Amino acid sequence: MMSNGASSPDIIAVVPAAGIGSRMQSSFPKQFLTIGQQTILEHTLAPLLNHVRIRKVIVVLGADDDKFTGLAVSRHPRVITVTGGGQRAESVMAGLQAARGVHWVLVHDAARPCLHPDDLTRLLAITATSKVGGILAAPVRDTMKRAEWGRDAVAHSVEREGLWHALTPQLFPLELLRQCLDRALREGVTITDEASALEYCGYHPELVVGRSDNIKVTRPEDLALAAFFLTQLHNKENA
Ligand SMILES: Nc1ccn([C@@H]2O[C@H](COP(=O)(O)OP(=O)(O)OP(=O)(O)O)[C@@H](O)[C@H]2O)c(=O)n1
Ligand SMILES: C[C@](O)(CO)[C@H](O)COP(=O)(O)O
Repeated sequence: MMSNGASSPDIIAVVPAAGIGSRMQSSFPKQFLTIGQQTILEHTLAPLLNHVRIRKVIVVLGADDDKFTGLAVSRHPRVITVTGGGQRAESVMAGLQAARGVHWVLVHDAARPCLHPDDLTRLLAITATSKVGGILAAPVRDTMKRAEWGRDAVAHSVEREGLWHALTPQLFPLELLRQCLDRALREGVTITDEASALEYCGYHPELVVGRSDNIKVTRPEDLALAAFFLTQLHNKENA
């Protein structure tokens, strides 16, 4: 019997991988750039497919994607694909619409390949105590500044106590997330992570401390950093 009382894989993971990676300035979507012998997407999928509680992984692809089927992981028995939309939130919704038969759903960016298995396990543990769900997050360590509107000059500092970087995975009851995301999309609210949709509907997701090396590969300089973190992670796993 698992720690939360679950006796079988009880969570579906949705991996939004339909972005174009414009900030990466690469000739093809960043999730298909390689680090070592695998693409970023394959690195991202590995801890999810290796976790005993993840029943299925729904990979959300761009309508014109022609790369995923070339990866062996596309033939994994617990991987299915759906087509995403123009915004990340629309891609996530497409994934949610294909999820069935579980109470909990996890959403994890395809662009976050350095997720540590221990962080995943710590996040999933909240299913035993939380009814709303929660997110991996890292407390801010730098002094934070708010810029003056329209110019790169300091307007004022922002109190960093209680300020967190939202990471992924983010874990929520499937129906609750579906309802909140649907309402936010219908009402035209800007949603950049799943927690924002729940907050918009009045909920307060839990913050679960996550490693700050769980970076989102966004800009060119992030690739070398992700490669370093992945080397550290794999050395630790093989130690
Ligand atoms: N319409 C979209 C936009 C983004 N994503 C996914 O959401 C994750 C986080 O988004 P981001 O880092 O912003 O990726 P991109 O949108 O591809 O990057 P950019 O904003 O630089 O174009 C990525 O895994 C991306 O593939 C998605 O599935 N569908
Ligand atoms: C979901 C996320 O990774 C949490 O920090 C982030 O909001 C994604 O933002 P992006 O602009 O879609 O990369």
